[in-house]
Amino acid sequence: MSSDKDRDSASSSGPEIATPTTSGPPSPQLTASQQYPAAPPSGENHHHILILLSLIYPATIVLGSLFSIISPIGQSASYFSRKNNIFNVLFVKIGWFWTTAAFLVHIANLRHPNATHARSKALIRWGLATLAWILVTQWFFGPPLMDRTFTGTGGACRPNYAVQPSSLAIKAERASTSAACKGAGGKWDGGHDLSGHAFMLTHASLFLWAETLPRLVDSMWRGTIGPRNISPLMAEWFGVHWFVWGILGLWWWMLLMTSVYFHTWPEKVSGWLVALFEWGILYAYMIPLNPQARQWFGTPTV
Ligand SMILES: CCCCCCCC/C=C\CCCCCCCC(=O)SCCNC(=O)CCNC(=O)[C@H](O)C(C)(C)COP(=O)(O)O
Ligand SMILES: Nc1ncnc2c1ncn2[C@@H]1O[C@H](COP(=O)(O)O)[C@@H](OP(=O)(O)O)[C@H]1O
Repeated sequence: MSSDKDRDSASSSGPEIATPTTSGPPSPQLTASQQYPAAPPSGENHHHILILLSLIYPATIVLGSLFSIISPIGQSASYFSRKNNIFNVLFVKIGWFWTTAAFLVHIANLRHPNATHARSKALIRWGLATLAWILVTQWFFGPPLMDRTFTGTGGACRPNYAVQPSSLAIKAERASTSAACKGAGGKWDGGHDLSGHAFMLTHASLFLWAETLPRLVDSMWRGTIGPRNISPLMAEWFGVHWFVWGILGLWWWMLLMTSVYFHTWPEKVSGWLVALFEWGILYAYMIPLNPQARQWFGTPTV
């Protein structure tokens, strides 16, 4: 485990907190953030909090799946069991767009002393997360990894000759992606159909947690340990955090709904496992443990 002094300058220089030399009430000349001496949680603590937060997602998949097995409510239809529910269509189906938008709002509001440098490193980390999302769900030198997994495990697009015109049935038979299969009216059938929703919702949530946690912890620390100066705290929440929290909350709920209503156990678990890959390498391993990686990719900051 690295110490804070290892971290690059962009990452370790959070807002500076004055250490008092005397006891008694804080000096009135100091600003609110300077009056309270205890150091804000360090990067190392962020790392531990992040690992704990990441457990929300397997727990959600286990809970939702158990619920669908044992509860009659889990098996009955609800608004959220419909693929065309508004949250699925308007949000999850373009989930990387919303995740990117929340992330951009966050980095636009960075108050790091060298915000331009911190932003450019954050954009590199976003690029890596985007690349992982593209490779798994959109394109991997042809069909994306999730479709290659499906066909590699015996799945195929099955045409329905009884109801499809033969031109479309031939198109379906040749389809190598789930999107092409769906477009040709075929049935994507027989293989391991890794849950794109379990992947995308977990991947996007872990990315947002990793990027925004230092700012979030910093805001909470100021709000609870510092003076109860409600209006700057409110400005911080409504200016910066609301979008990220809204998206994180919605992604969690939609993952729960995917776990209750869609896919088999192994398909949800594989979606979650694949989502850990890029996040685990970058945020759980390289950034906390490798100073060279911190030079290249920076560290999420306030
Ligand atoms: C070292 C630096 C490396 C840099 C690498 C850069 C790589 C970036 C390259 C290009 C970036 C272009 C992409 C920009 C996107 C930014 C804005 C957007 O995100 S627009 C895309 C919106 N689309 C989505 O969000 C689609 C999300 N949905 C899905 O992925 C799927 O519907 C699903 C997986 C959730 C479900 O699949 P389904 O088949 O069951 O429907
Ligand atoms: N939480 C959710 N709400 C609505 N539909 C969901 C859902 N989770 C998964 N689905 C739907 O279940 C199918 C399989 O999802 P995935 O493989 O991405 O996990 C997809 O159907 P469509 O592809 O017909 O839209 C997807 O829209």
